[in-house]
Amino acid sequence: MRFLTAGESHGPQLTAIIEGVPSGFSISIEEINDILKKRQGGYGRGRRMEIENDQVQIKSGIRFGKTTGAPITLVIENKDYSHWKKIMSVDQVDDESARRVSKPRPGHADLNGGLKYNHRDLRNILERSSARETAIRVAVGALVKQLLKPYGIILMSHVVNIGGIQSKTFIQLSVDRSLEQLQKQIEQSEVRCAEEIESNLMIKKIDEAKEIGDSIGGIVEVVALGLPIGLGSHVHWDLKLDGKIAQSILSIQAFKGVEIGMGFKVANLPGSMVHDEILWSEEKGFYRSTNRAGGIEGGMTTGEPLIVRGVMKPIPTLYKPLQSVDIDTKEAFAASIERSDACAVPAASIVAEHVIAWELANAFFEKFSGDSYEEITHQYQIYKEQIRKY
Ligand SMILES: Cc1cc2nc3c(=O)[nH]c(=O)nc-3n(C[C@H](O)[C@H](O)[C@H](O)COP(=O)(O)O)c2cc1C
Ligand SMILES: C=C(O[C@@H]1CC(C(=O)O)=C[C@@H](OP(=O)(O)O)[C@H]1O)C(=O)O
Repeated sequence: MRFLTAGESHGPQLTAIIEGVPSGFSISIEEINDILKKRQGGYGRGRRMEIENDQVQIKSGIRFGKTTGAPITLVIENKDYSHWKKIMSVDQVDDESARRVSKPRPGHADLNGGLKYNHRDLRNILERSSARETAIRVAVGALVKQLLKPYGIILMSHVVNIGGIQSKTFIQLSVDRSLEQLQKQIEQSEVRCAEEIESNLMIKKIDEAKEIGDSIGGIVEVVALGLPIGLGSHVHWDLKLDGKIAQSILSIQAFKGVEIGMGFKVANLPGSMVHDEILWSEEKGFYRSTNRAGGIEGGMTTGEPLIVRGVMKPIPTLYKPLQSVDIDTKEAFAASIERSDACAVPAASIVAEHVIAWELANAFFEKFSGDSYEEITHQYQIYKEQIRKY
């Protein structure tokens, strides 16, 4: 499968076209919309989120609730467009109200993009580099996540760190947990949905940053359960699933690092405390008693839960302005701003979950290829039996 997105942050709409979705899979628009609502929420979001009410419209590729095999077009309207029509006009506007942007914001794509594309109006960069684009990417991920459901694959995400305040579930989830332990833990609902934040301390940290005109970042964690052994491959650099997952996380605006399993902690530990021993039983086949690798070895899934974390930098637009230089006058200025998120880590955990859903769905349909639900399910069952008998 592949997809492209189009759309500016303050333009009329965001659009995605997904190609290669097999036929016969049930899709619920309500489920996609519930997820879009979560992405919009979270403590620390700015005033823009009070204007938007993200709802996906499906314009092609689905009939009577099922995929047809044809390209699927998704659309999300930008409600804020009504306030930006003149500024975002596709016609020539020689008007002061067109608000040309000549002041690049540190931490954004503005300056590099302006220089690279040779624009004197930096709006041509900021409109597309904005994380507004994550709304449509989440819609794509939320759709393909539904394709994995019949095979028992589920994903979830939560916030594990806000500005240095650590979630309690972090260590328990990430290290030395078997599938059973992890599932039990999830059933006991220790894994917080991304829209809620783990503790009042985290909320306090966001409030403190906001009060002094600053912003704050954090870490999110995504867990996927029910993956078969062998998604991805060791044979080529660009087929390795860990590489694809890392790329997808780092493609999220403001994400600066990614870890799988124990991640950076492995640097401090001997091999005996890092690798997962291999066990076998009649009932389970091959399995591991620990999951320090986070569900991937050699670029392939191990059958254990996939555990991925991503780190998000603090939001670059600050009410306490950083210094920059006007591209026209070359004079220094301190940026003034109208509105911004102070912290978007909870929202970003939903984004992380759904960009990973895309990678997993793609890896799944590469392994079990076919044009219809029936064909793919048949292949999946044959493979399951092959693994059982191995
Ligand atoms: C969900 C989400 C919301 C964001 N909201 C804002 C925001 O309100 N203001 C802002 O300056 N940056 C925001 N960002 C971050 C910028 O879009 C991002 O840092 C910028 O595009 C520069 O790209 P880079 O940080 O990946 O290098 C947000 C990012 C995400 C993922
Ligand atoms: C619109 C969204 O996030 C936006 C991402 C963003 C940025 O610079 O990345 C800046 C803000 O937009 P604005 O400049 O219009 O206030 C956020 O609200 C969204 O997540 O749907």
